[in-house]
Amino acid sequence: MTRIDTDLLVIGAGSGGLSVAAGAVQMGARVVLLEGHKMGGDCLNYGCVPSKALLSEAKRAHQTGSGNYAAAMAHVARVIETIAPVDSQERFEGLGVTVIREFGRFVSDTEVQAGDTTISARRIVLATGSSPLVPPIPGLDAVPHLTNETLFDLRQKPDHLVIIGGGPIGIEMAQAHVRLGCAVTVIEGAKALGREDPEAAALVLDTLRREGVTILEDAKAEQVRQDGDRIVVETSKGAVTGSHLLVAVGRKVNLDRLDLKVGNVDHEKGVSVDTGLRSKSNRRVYAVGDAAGGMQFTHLAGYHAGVVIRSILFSLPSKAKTHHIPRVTYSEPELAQVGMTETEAREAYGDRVTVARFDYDENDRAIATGQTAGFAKVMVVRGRPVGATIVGAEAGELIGLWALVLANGLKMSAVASMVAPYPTLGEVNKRAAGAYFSPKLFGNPWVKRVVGAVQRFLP
Ligand SMILES: Cc1cc2nc3c(=O)[nH]c(=O)nc-3n(C[C@H](O)[C@H](O)[C@H](O)COP(=O)(O)OP(=O)(O)OC[C@H]3O[C@@H](n4cnc5c(N)ncnc54)[C@H](O)[C@@H]3O)c2cc1C
Ligand SMILES: NC(=O)c1ccc[n+]([C@@H]2O[C@H](COP(=O)([O-])OP(=O)(O)OC[C@H]3O[C@@H](n4cnc5c(N)ncnc54)[C@H](O)[C@@H]3O)[C@@H](O)[C@H]2O)c1
Repeated sequence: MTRIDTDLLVIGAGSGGLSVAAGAVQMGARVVLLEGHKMGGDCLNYGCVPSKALLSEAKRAHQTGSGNYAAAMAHVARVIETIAPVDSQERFEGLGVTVIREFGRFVSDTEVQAGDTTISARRIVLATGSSPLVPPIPGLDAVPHLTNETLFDLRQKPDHLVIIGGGPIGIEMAQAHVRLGCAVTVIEGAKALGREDPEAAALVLDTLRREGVTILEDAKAEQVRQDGDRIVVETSKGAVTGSHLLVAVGRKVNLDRLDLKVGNVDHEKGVSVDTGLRSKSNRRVYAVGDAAGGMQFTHLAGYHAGVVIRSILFSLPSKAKTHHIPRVTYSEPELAQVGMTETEAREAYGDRVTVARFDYDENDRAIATGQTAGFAKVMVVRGRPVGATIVGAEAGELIGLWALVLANGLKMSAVASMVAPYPTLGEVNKRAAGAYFSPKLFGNPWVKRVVGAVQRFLP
């Protein structure tokens, strides 16, 4: 039995845990990092990286009209392998972190057991992430089904992929697979991409349908059974039969192995934390990323890391905010959101909201490159944006500007005064800001009167 005393113990080496460990050790803290499975966590091994690598191969297949499923999946594996060294045990040990490849569990409110090591820490950060939620649909446990943890191991192309869940995982994987030559059916119990602006979501869903994806909405999966070599999903809108089944109905936070009760750490959906991401019941403990029970994004986990480092290392007040965290569904067209959607803004601010909009089909670069489907909408209250929605080519890149605006409380005038290079898709953002000011300038009789008066007096 080994004993280690440390300043900071980080449990989980995914996006959140790695960022905390790297930041803290480089600022002088003694850091122990536990990982019971793969270094890099979900994002590298089963999430963002493989899904975006597969989407990129699928796009190529769509453009060239020829795709090879096994080759696309081999590309996915190569991309993971290329990025893996950045998240590796060797790199973190090189930074000075003590890495222990074991699952950890509390044995007291200040100590964690990992294999035959007991770690006693001043502060503990839970960064244990989440796993695919497998819902209690009758018959599902008796039928072979894929999740994001097994999908990328496939090498043989599914003949017909049935996906339960029309959230970001379901929609991204539906487009990737239809473009790689599979028949695809999405079964969604409510509305597909239901969290998103309905008009933006419709643009994405219409594109998928045109490419051949069948999307059933308001069709809850109620029962699953095997019929020979086919899988049958009974839904409220009839039966769907396919060769493979992907379950993508949300996530379950990984807390089971931690013995949280022994650590006096309360939890509900995730660890119960205050606005500083600190456990409400055990003040030595923090939670970041998916384990904190809120939104689930890699960039959010990275942001959380900064918040807890400030609090743990410098004992400074630190709060995690959410209003400036963007999200992107990497379909084609991409759908990006930061802050409130139009519906949310109208609910919160009523008539005080102005929606400024600019469509891609008026952007010269979009016309030149044949990417005219899409729009940007900015929700503005008293001159300051409270949210932005962009759907269209490179929406994920374009939303960065509005993320900056929201994070810093900037005004629409800051974006309107920016000079964007011509011709770029980025001009969509500037023109959306212009659309906010145009009625104020061009439709305003006072402006016309002032201009008229000035012109009369000019020599
Ligand atoms: C298919 C898919 C696609 C996604 N695409 C995107 C995307 O494009 N962009 C985006 O921002 N987000 C995306 N996400 C979400 C993103 O992957 C997660 O939000 C992110 O990985 C969360 O990071 P984390 O550090 O909280 O957890 P994780 O990355 O899951 O890491 C947690 C780690 O903790 C380990 N662990 C768990 N319990 C213990 C224990 N008791 N002891 C030791 N180790 C433990 C796990 O093995 C794991 O390695 C996607 C997710 C999925 C599933
Ligand atoms: N591009 C990205 O950033 C990205 C990509 C993928 C995943 N993620 C992250 O992973 C999380 C999980 O994604 P997800 O798509 O699994 O979950 P989700 O919760 O976003 O969507 C799941 C969908 O499944 C539906 N559903 C649930 N039970 C059902 C049933 N029995 N029958 C039919 N439909 C049912 C829900 O109505 C919902 O629309 C996301 O919230 C996101 O944070 C992010």
